Amino acid sequence: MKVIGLTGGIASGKSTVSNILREMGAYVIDADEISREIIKKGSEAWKEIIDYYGNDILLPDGEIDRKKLGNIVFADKEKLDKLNAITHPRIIQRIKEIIDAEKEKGKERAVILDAAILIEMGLQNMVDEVWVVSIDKDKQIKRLIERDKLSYEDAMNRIRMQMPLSEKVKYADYVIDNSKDIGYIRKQISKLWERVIKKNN
Ligand SMILES: CC(C)(COP(=O)(O)OP(=O)(O)OC[C@H]1O[C@@H](n2cnc3c(N)ncnc32)[C@H](O)[C@@H]1O)[C@@H](O)C(=O)NCCC(=O)NCCS
Ligand SMILES: Nc1ncnc2c1ncn2[C@@H]1O[C@H](COP(=O)(O)OP(=O)(O)OP(=O)(O)O)[C@@H](O)[C@H]1O
Repeated sequence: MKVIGLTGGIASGKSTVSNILREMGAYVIDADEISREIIKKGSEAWKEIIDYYGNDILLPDGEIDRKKLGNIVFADKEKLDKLNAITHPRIIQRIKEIIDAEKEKGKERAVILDAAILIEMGLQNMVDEVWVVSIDKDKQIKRLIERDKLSYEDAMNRIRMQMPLSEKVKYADYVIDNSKDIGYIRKQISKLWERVIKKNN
């Protein structure tokens, strides 16, 4: 079973690519979804986050207010580093468990690991191939502002907290260009997926 790391900057189109790959039959691990799971109310990470950021970070139901926490950490590198220190070891552990379980089942031809900060987290060592979704800065900003209803400044803060695309592509086995329409991206993914399937048969 091949493990493919799918990465790229925020709002570059990784979820769009993952959804197309799912349609084509891929099994996708979504690192954002795992990061949501591991900070659920009552978890160890939840406790550590409250210890550091205070009770103000909670919603009335006791869950972490992710929007509020995002606004804090994406504006302050030190605070983001602290959140990373709390969450990353747990996210990595959970990803390892899922990959091992899939390998044991031996059912999947390939597993896609969708993670915006795959390289920053050192996860490139856990995958067989790295696919990077590429997008020019102006389109990335526009799509991020539209999708998350952010100000220009907040969007830029989020982008600045990630490794630049020019660095990420150095780790890439394949670069997927998402600067055109969905049909264009679909064509590129079809080719990559066919190659994965053929190699595994
Ligand atoms: C800051 C948090 C609370 C914001 O939550 P929110 O629901 O608003 O956003 P979501 O989790 O869907 O992330 C959206 C995007 O932000 C970017 N992002 C998230 N965490 C980080 C980070 N630590 N560093 C840089 N970019 C990040 C990614 O591009 C991600 O796809 C949340 O992102 C979080 O807990 N981050 C720390 C864990 C982490 O690193 N997750 C990313 C794994 S790839
Ligand atoms: N080729 C495209 N043309 C137009 N819009 C697109 C295209 N690809 C993606 N989008 C839109 O851009 C936004 C960002 O895409 P997406 O959510 O897939 O990014 P992402 O990389 O998964 O983001 P994140 O890092 O936050 O998880 C979404 O609103 C999506 O619908």
